[in-house]
Amino acid sequence: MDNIVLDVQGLNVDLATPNGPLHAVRNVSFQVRRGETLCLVGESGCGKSMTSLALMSLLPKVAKRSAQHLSFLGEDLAAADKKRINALRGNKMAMIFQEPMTALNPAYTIGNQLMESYLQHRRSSAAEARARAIDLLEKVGITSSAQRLDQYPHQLSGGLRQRVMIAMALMCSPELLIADEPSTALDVTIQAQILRLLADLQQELGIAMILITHDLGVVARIAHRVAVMYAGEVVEEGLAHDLFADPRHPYTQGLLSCIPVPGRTAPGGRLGTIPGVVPSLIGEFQGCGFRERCPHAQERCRVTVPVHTSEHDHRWRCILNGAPA
Ligand SMILES: Nc1ncnc2c1ncn2[C@@H]1O[C@H](COP(=O)(O)OP(=O)(O)OP(=O)(O)O)[C@@H](O)[C@H]1O
Repeated sequence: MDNIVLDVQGLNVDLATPNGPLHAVRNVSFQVRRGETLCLVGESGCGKSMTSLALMSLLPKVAKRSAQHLSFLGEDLAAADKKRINALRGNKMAMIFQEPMTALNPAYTIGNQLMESYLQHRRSSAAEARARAIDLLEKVGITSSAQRLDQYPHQLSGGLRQRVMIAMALMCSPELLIADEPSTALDVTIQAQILRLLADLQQELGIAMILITHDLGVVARIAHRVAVMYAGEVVEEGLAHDLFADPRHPYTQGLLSCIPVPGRTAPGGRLGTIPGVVPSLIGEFQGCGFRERCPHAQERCRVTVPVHTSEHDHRWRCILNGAPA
């Protein structure tokens, strides 16, 4: 139990829309341990970003979070006030976004932005914060790091900006790092470098990481655990090896089906395409949310809401109990 950094049980995120509440995240549960990378995968719109924003208390105003249990290093996040969240965020829990330009302020130098949270959270001297910033820029593979501190975000390439974001997230030695599609906006070779860098740093620093990605090749290479989301729910979750070797939910089977064996994945393998569309997230599902697209759906899938079935450390949400792969 000691190694659990983040414990999420029964997390919901509801968004107010003109047509009624949209349940973007539905009863989501998972844990992330120290030294472990959990990959959140699933099609666009299935609730991955809303889940991560909910964990960081960064949801948009129209969204409301609720949870049966939500703790970070044993502390109840649901009960934490704004001041406490501000003390944790950017300090013990940090996030890296898809597009660094949205997170970096164009008006301030890289150095200013790297040092800001360190100065705030650590109450260190400027010289100490500067030395830490230089160290971290070197750690993320940026050369001439002292000179880089005086540059502005627009003077760096996309790949370098993302490296700066990673350095910034690591400034205060976080226990949890959430990376939401951190390489999507970059070209393919740089993508691979950024993900390798993240995976290496996660291992070296022994931090807990949640990585959101569409890329199953990445998942196969760096995930310890995988949570597959569909229409706001985690439909399957387990050790990466178990999930790739024996996917039990028809949705996971569909995602993996386009990918060649062995291990069902090839470097750069994208999620498979499954015919049909995700159901509306407004209101509750009747029966299973995946049934309209499921090749194994039966009449009872219309009426029975699936609960989790588990085998050892692997669980899935399907009443067919592991349809044939
Ligand atoms: N501000 C908003 N107002 C209303 N609905 C929203 C808002 N932001 C997101 N949603 C809806 O919430 C659901 C979950 O979105 P989310 O961004 O978490 O998906 P995602 O899995 O991260 O997708 P992607 O991979 O495209 O980033 C989607 O149906 C989306 O349309």
